[in-house]
Amino acid sequence: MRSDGSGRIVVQGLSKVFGRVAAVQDLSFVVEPGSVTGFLGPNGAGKTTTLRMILGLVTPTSGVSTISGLPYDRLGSPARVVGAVLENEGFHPKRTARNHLRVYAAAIGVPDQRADHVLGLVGLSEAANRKPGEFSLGMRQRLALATALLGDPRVLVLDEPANGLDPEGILWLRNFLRAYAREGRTVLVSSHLLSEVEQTIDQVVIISQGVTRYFGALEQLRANQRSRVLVEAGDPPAVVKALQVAGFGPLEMIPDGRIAVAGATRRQIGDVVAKAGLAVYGMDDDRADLEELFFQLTNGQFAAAPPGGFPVAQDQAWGGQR
Ligand SMILES: Nc1ncnc2c1ncn2[C@@H]1O[C@H](COP(=O)(O)OP(=O)(O)OP(=O)(O)O)[C@@H](O)[C@H]1O
Repeated sequence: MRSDGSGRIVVQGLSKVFGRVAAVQDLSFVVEPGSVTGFLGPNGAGKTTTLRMILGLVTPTSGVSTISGLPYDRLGSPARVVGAVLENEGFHPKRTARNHLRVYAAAIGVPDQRADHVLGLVGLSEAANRKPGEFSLGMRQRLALATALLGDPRVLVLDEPANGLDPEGILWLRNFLRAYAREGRTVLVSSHLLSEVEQTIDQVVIISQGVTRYFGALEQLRANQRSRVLVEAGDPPAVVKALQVAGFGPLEMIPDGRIAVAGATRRQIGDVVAKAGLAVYGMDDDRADLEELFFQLTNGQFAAAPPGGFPVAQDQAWGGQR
């Protein structure tokens, strides 16, 4: 078997059972090069276990995962193909940042100068001679990222990289990862908070309780949000009737007395009520927020029978591109 050089990560039917705990169950998804993919799920959903299986650190109970067409342990020089930052990385307390990187550079067979180069990439040049023991959490995260970048990898896998970063650090990381992906590289980042990575990612894999809930483009997920128009009417029952006769709905009275109308635009509603000679005092869009949708998906609420036709488990969404 030879590497296809693509940097594509393919996870197929991956499962891991620890004793009685099914940490990951039959997960399948593809992470395409040239994009930043968010790997999302609440704490304990199985994200770290999945990433560790992709990185050859945990043996799957069943299923396979490949990077550029090969399982991690057949990659030859894995550090030059995939760079990873997992949680709780330790640093030698007495070594400077530069020396820490030089030790790793030697271990993976890249020249010493890479140490200074990657320090520059993550904005830590000024701190090269300082010890990570004196670093802030954000600086330690940057150093861990620098370590992952030593081998100039085509693929980056980051477990909860935004943890402990301040807003400026999050913005920096966002720009860095997007630029990395624009070079045609593959970036997979896990997070338990959609809001933390929403502006960074273009693809998303959502898991909960070890099972895939959604897999596809973030844009598609946004487009699937239910949107309704909230109508404040002078005579609500008459407006409801007019809209029903015109074929719009479902309709629902909400506690503040307004009518929630799905499947119609403001203009369509305006035309119907005007034609019926009824009074409407105001209309507002009510878009289910993405975070709410994420919460619903990860609660498994909509997994079995999605109301309103949400395409929830989209395991086959990228099937044609494999
Ligand atoms: N080595 C292990 N032995 C036993 N159970 C484990 C082990 N590693 C993980 N688990 C269990 O597997 C499940 C998934 O854990 P995992 O760490 O993969 O989730 P996660 O989504 O990364 O969550 P978090 O963000 O909290 O780390 C949890 O129930 C966890 O307790």
